[in-house]
Amino acid sequence: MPDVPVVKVGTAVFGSGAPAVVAALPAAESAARDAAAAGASAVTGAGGRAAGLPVVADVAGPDEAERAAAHAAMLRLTAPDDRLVDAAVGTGLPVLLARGPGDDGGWLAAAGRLGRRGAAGVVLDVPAADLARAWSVRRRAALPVVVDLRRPRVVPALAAAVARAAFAAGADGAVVTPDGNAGISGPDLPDLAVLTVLAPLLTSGPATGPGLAGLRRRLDLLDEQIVRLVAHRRAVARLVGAVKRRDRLPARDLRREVQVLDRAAALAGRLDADPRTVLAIFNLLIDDAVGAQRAVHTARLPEERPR
Ligand SMILES: O=C(O)C(=O)C[C@]1(C(=O)O)C=C[C@@H](O)C=C1
Repeated sequence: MPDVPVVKVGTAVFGSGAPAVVAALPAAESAARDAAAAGASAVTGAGGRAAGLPVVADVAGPDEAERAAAHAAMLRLTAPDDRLVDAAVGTGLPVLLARGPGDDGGWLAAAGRLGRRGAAGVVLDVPAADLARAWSVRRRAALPVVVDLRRPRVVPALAAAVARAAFAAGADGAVVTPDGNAGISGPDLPDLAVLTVLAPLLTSGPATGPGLAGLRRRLDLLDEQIVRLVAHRRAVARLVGAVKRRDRLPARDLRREVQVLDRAAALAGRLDADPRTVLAIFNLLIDDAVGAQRAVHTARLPEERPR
């Protein structure tokens, strides 16, 4: 089993090497907040808007597309006809395109139509039943793919395995249904996958997106995740420090630091982050790790404490 970050949603654990998780949620704002804290990149249901998260709206007809455009950041369409394709493109919103009852041909043709008519972005929504084909669909359409664990509904006990399989099969993300009763608890949060595939599409939404307060709430949620990740990194650095102490190695390893910084800068380039900002942050993180390790180096082990 590869060592991948884990996202816990409800009772299900998602080993997610993939960059995007869309949580499909009821309208409740608190559920949307939990999903946001767990790293969901978007939610379905109006609660997402109140929680400052982008909303993916299920849309069945042209009128609905127009109405949804007032609050949604992305539309989810199933087997759209030409009129719905035009209406969706007219909203200026990106589209999550689900496969209808027909074969792949109609589905991919609709994706092509959306692209040609100028959709802001198209992501294919593959049913969990078809996850083994995620990669071939992705290659054929040259579009990002998310696997929908609601079609058919994957029971929570199997969701982790199915999500891992989806990502191993080449999916870029998953649509998940959290258990309505189980919240997403604090200790799970540091293990988030970073969410990016949908993010650029979602931020290119219409002028009618959330206002200043909503966007600040989104920033608050991101800031909370950042602080949790900083704490988590420090905790892992302490473990590294304990291993080094056991093996009598110095706290600093300059070659490794160069690798860490190079990797962060390369990732920043790929994700449209500013490499200078990312490098400044990572230099601080490495200093923080060294400080945490030195504390481990100088701390006495419990059995060494005077009785
Ligand atoms: O990888 C290690 O050896 C670490 O101690 C972690 C870390 C880091 O923060 O990434 C910190 C200090 C070392 O100089 C190199 C890297």
